[in-house]
Amino acid sequence: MSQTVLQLNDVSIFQGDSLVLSNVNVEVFKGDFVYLIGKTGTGKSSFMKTLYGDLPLTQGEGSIVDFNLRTLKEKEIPFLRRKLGVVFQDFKLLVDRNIIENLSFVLKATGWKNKSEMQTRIDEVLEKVGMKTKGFKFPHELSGGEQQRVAIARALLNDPELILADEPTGNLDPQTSIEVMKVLQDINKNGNTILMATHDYALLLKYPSKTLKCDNNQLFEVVQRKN
Ligand SMILES: Nc1ncnc2c1ncn2[C@@H]1O[C@H](COP(=O)(O)OP(=O)(O)OP(=O)(O)O)[C@@H](O)[C@H]1O
Repeated sequence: MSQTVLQLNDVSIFQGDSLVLSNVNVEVFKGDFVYLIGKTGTGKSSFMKTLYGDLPLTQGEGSIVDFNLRTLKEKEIPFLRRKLGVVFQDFKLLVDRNIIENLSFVLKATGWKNKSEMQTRIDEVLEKVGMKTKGFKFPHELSGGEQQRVAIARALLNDPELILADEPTGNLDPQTSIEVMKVLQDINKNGNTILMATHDYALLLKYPSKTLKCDNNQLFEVVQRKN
């Protein structure tokens, strides 16, 4: 039987008093690659924020990697984030330290202590994204695509049960977007579950997969036409 990593039932999502999405019903299974699409302002980021605990779930029922979003307490959020890998459009690397230090910062913050285990884990995740030789570079010494690979490596550090990627190719040119997408596809083939918000229809056509669409305050699954 497939393992459910995310389930939302009759969820409504609000920004302040305004309703962004209503009656959302979603289930994501272990190993899925799911796109989240929709025009600007239709609620993709609000949806993602609800999933990583940045926007409280006030209506409906939601569970993600065994956390109940409806009853999630502020102090539980760091524990939820440890089971999620979050990737953002603007990479969010720490600019004052090199790549290895960026990654070891996250490991230390999530309780790792043994230096050689940390080094091994950092090597493993950098290898997965093809960045093993660039660990001593600072973020500003890397291209956008390379910075996003590092951000993906960072998301993988604690072996997350679900990766949430909010417009991960939004700042990249088309060719670089495809390269970053290949990294995400490889990671998915190796068993990681990924939910990715995107505007990039070219990627959807090149790498078709289950697709959810936000439109008109609703979220529904898009049935893809086969050519
Ligand atoms: N912090 C906020 N406070 C109030 N309203 C907000 C906030 N963030 C977003 N909104 C509103 O919520 C709605 C959904 O925005 P959201 O950012 O989720 O859309 P999106 O689909 O991610 O858009 P984009 O593709 O441009 O990132 C919009 O009407 C937006 O103006």
